[in-house]
Amino acid sequence: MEIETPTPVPSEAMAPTITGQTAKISPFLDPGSVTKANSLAILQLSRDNLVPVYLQPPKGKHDGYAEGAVVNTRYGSFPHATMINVPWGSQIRASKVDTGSRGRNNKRKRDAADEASKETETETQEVVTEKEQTPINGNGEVEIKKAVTDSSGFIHVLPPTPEVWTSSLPHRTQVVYTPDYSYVLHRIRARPGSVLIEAGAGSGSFSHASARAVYNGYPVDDSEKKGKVYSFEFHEQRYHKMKQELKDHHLDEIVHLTHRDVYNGGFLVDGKSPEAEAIFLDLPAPWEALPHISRRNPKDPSDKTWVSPLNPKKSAHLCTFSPCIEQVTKTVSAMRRLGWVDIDMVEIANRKYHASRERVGLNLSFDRGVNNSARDVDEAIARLTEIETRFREHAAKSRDSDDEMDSDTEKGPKKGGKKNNKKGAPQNGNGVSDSNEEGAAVSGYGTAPWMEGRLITRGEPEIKTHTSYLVFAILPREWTEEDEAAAAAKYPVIGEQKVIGVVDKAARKKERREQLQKATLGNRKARRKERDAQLGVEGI
Ligand SMILES: C[S@@+](CC[C@H](N)C(=O)[O-])C[C@H]1O[C@@H](n2cnc3c(N)ncnc32)[C@H](O)[C@@H]1O
Repeated sequence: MEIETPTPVPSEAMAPTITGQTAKISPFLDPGSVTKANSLAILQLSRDNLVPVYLQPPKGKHDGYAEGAVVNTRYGSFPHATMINVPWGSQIRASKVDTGSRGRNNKRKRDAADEASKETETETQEVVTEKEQTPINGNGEVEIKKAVTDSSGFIHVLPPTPEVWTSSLPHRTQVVYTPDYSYVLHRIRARPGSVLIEAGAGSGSFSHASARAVYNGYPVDDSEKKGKVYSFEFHEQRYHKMKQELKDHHLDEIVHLTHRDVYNGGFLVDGKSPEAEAIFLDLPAPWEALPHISRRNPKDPSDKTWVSPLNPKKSAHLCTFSPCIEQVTKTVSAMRRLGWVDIDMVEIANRKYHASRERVGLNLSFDRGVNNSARDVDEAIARLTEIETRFREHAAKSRDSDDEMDSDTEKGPKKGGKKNNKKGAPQNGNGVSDSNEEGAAVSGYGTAPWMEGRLITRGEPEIKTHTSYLVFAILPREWTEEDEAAAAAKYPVIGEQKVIGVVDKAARKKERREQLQKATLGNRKARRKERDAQLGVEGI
């Protein structure tokens, strides 16, 4: 789907960026089935350790590595070339990398810098480095050294999603995490085709999640209405970083970012209304932004020049995100004054559950996580019976050999010494045999190891996840005489003579009485007809 894949600028470790890309589909929306060069990938080093990386195509020596660009981790070195064109989710083994002159060059640079700082003269010190040459093969193609697998470890390469991006993004502010934003997006009814306002953009965690929620295709031209996020951020540096990130992730056509203080400037874009129906405010003082999200000028409702950022044909669903209750109180007061209804507050107390299989049994191996006690009463009794039988056999054998010894002593010492008493004696404190054969026979290798044992879940001991209070509210659409007339024309009421479901108590009683009377009269008529028929007077 990508149209163009120009050369990326080498990325910084913490805030990877590439420039000059005009490719259309974002990897967050459609990553394809395999990893691609010049595209974002998330490297999972361990469960909660995720690193975003732009995979760079092989372009000869890079930063002293003969294998091209390399990601160095505590689990080993991973050349980008080993991670390109593999199915998403693949396990990537570490490689032995050839640093060539890298170590030497770096040392020279360091030494030269030390020297320069020692010297007083202003003369520029020239640092001698070996010029990195890009090897080209006979076909004119760039050559890189083929990576050799190392046993130091492995990682997994994951496609970018808002969830993994939230866990790996370069933090510039406090971010909204997945448990909160999934609930918020559901409550403000963000769905494909929605128009959403977000302020402030911060680190872009919510922006990525909302972009995916509203996405229903890229607009072909400005007149085409597609799902869109209008995002606002007043911190200049954060605004520029986020702008670049959206471009790199090919989300800039879905998320329109504006550099603005929304308390003063409001939410119009180029003087026009975004016509939003969902709003998310992650601001220190949401009540200062609320007057701008009105249908009419709050200071002068008759002001005809007022342009509302809301869609006049739909109710607006709003959520504000505030860490302390004082902010909530102020926000709720402002909402009430401005006509918002259905106001309610929610706190998400997310709790992680650890799921694992508990393997319990006397005959299991001594692996980590195995509980070597009896699985049930039957197993305990069977094992005790076995031990007792062995014990009895052992005692009987000992008696026999004592008798033999006694008779041998009488006859003189026997050749060959003591009998090898291998069989029968329990080998450890639990009465479990250490024998490999027995272990193999009973440890259930017929079942896949990950399916062994009972499935158990364990909750986190305490909930320590207060992030913020979420305040939700709805601003209904305005309903005019014209709207009523249009609705009546569209849904005409034909043949309805009376109101369905009378609410007045007296009228309800009267109606019931009439119904009863009718029923009694009907019954009386039916009974008379029956009697007449029996008497044979019918039709006379
Ligand atoms: C907590 S951060 C938002 C984090 C973001 N929701 C995320 O998930 O990454 C709050 C942001 O609001 C911005 N901000 C604060 N006051 C603002 C204002 N008046 N107008 C626009 N942005 C504002 C701050 O610069 C900051 O980046």
